[in-house]
Amino acid sequence: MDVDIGNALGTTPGVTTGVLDRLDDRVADAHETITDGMANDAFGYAALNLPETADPDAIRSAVDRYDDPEAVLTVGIGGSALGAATLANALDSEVDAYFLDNVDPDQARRLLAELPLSETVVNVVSNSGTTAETLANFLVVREAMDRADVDWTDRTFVTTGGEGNLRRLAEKHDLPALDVPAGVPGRFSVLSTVGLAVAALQGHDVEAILRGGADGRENLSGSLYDSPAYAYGAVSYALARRGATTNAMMPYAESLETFAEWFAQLWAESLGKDGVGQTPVRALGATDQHSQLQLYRAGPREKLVTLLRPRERADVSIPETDLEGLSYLGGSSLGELLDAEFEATEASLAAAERPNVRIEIDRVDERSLGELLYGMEAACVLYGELDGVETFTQPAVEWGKKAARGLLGGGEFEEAEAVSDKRELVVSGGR
Ligand SMILES: O=P(O)(O)OC[C@H]1O[C@H](O)[C@H](O)[C@@H](O)[C@@H]1O
Repeated sequence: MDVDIGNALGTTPGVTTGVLDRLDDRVADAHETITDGMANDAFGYAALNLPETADPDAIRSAVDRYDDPEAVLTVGIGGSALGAATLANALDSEVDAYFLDNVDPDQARRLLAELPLSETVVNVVSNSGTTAETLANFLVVREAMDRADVDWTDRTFVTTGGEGNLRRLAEKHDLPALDVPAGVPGRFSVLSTVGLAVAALQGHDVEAILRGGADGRENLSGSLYDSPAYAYGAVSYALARRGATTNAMMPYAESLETFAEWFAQLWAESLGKDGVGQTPVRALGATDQHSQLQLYRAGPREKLVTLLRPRERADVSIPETDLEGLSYLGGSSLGELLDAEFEATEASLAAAERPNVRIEIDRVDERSLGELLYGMEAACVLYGELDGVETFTQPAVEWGKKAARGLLGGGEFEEAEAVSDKRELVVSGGR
């Protein structure tokens, strides 16, 4: 993975080479904190050891019992779905991967009608084992399997940490259970059982994913100039501190669209604390050139645009045409056109002095994805150290979770009155 931060310098007042040179001393200190945390397998930092500590054989032997499934359905949300979905949507497989994360009844009904339930493996994933959306969705899936006369206990395994409700459910029904390793928060768990079990079921090269992560780990060093991940983390931090409080992640590859979703959770939940942070926005090149780019180039100057692309891809040539004005396309390819669009966007942002960073991976394959995912996690951890926030917790999310449970009668929540006391200002229409 290469990260080019050249177009981020000089665009935002105060973000210059000199500023980065000075920041590099703090990067060295932060790197020391990070490596200490990793050496002690401390909470959160343990995730950066996953390329070495994950056990692909154990993952494979847990899923090998399912012979030739047509599909795998992951029931999980947030960090328990987005990593696996990123890999599944980036890599081709004959085993279809589905994700039930939201508790939208229409979505659940549609998905259950579409799934070949008797040929589907169900993977229920919750790090805490207590997330209401996941447990509710699983109860719905389980009932659908009963109705279809499918023995759900034969086709379901769970992935969980700790001793939550999901663990108890697995024990009660004797379901196979994979552990989420201790000290690994959900949004940093893609290189563990959480992200890799689905990849193994889909026949992907799990070792290569971890090899990519290991390459990313080897690239961490005490200087941002020697470490692509730290270069990205440090420049994003420097820009956010000086006003670029939005980060538009814009992959130029449909297969990486879910990666931008995974990145959004990583960046938002890890760094949005104590009144600081950088709001992640999901974009897709070239599609969003025709939708969002106007704003990125000419709107408020509070944005960093991260342009991401694979250096190589299988291409499709554009047929020759004698249509007037279109001959320049003939003989070229869709990949060449996409690359030209990428470079044009980069140049157009730079010409308007809008900060942008280029990230390139070799290609969309297991190794490069492992390296990219690891690199963004390390970038995020470094950013969190520089900004002095608690990268690995998400207390603000917990409030809403407890309030929802309280409203359903699922537990005491002392601030519940605040929930029912909400202000109303309803403007109705259409009668
Ligand atoms: O894996 P679970 O414990 O079910 O958690 C799923 C998600 O729940 C919460 O919303 C947290 O903020 C997320 O970080 C987490 O990924």
